[in-house]
Amino acid sequence: MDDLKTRGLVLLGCGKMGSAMLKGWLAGGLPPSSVTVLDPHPSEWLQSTGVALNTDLPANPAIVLVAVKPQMMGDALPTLQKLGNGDTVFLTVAAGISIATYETMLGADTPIIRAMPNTPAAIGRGITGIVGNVKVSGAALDMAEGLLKAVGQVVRLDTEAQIRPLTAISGCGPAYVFHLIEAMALAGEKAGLSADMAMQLAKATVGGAGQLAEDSDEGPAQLRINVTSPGGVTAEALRVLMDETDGFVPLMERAVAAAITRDEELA
Ligand SMILES: NC(=O)c1ccc[n+]([C@@H]2O[C@H](COP(=O)([O-])OP(=O)(O)OC[C@H]3O[C@@H](n4cnc5c(N)ncnc54)[C@H](O)[C@@H]3O)[C@@H](O)[C@H]2O)c1
Ligand code: PRO
Repeated sequence: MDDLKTRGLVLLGCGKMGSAMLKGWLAGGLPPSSVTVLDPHPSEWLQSTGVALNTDLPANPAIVLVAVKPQMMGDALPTLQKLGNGDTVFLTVAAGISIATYETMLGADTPIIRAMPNTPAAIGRGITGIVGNVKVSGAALDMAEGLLKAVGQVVRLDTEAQIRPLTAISGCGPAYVFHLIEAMALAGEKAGLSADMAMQLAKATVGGAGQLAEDSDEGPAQLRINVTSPGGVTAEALRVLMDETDGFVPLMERAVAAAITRDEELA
């Protein structure tokens, strides 16, 4: 972190994901004076943080966080080509794009780490998978892991190929859970609750159950059984949700397969 504070952190793109991470880092004590952001459309929040915005870059930043959309990469990344082939670590969160593609764009000697975070990073509850190329030293990987741990958990991948299924589970996963909240609230409303109360119940239930699943010594299967009184009410709902042909499991498998296909296309 000292290296990062002295040499600086550059963010290329600071939209939803870049902001979620930057929020966590600033809240964790990273001085805004160590951060330079390049983004043609900075949000009001970003402008209020005190980071250097669309100015000259530090000469030798410790890390460049690449957080533009994969579709913008070809336009955005060449502006940082001069930092390639050095000891600046490029930490990219973009879906799809392979390390080999970054090596082609920045130079084969560039240390590159692919990372796939998720938006709960904004409240320090993210989880990020990382994998680096051969130019990334152990110390550089530790530095990136330290930075990412400030906004949640970090897992190290054995192979780059694993980042694709990880993206489909934890990168995209918050959206699946937010949609679950929407679906539960709508069903509650349809069953006679007010919209506000149905939403309050759905949010607190998903939040509380998620926390219990993380904190409990019991696994999710046992926690589910704990809710399901024999011959009771939950069992009837689960009969629908756990249906082998159109329940949650086959539905989630189809959703994850669709995400993986799109990730392949973006590559
Ligand atoms: N949103 C997520 O949950 C999430 C999770 C993991 C990874 N990612 C990855 O993060 C990246 C950004 O996604 P997002 O959801 O934050 O998108 P976003 O559209 O919110 O943010 C992209 C930002 O890039 C900026 N930008 C566009 N062109 C630029 C350029 N030439 N130079 C600098 N900045 C430029 C835009 O102004 C915008 O602020 C993507 O590659 C995505 O795959 C997103
Ligand atoms: N959000 C990005 C996308 O939807 C990548 C994972 C989460 O493409």
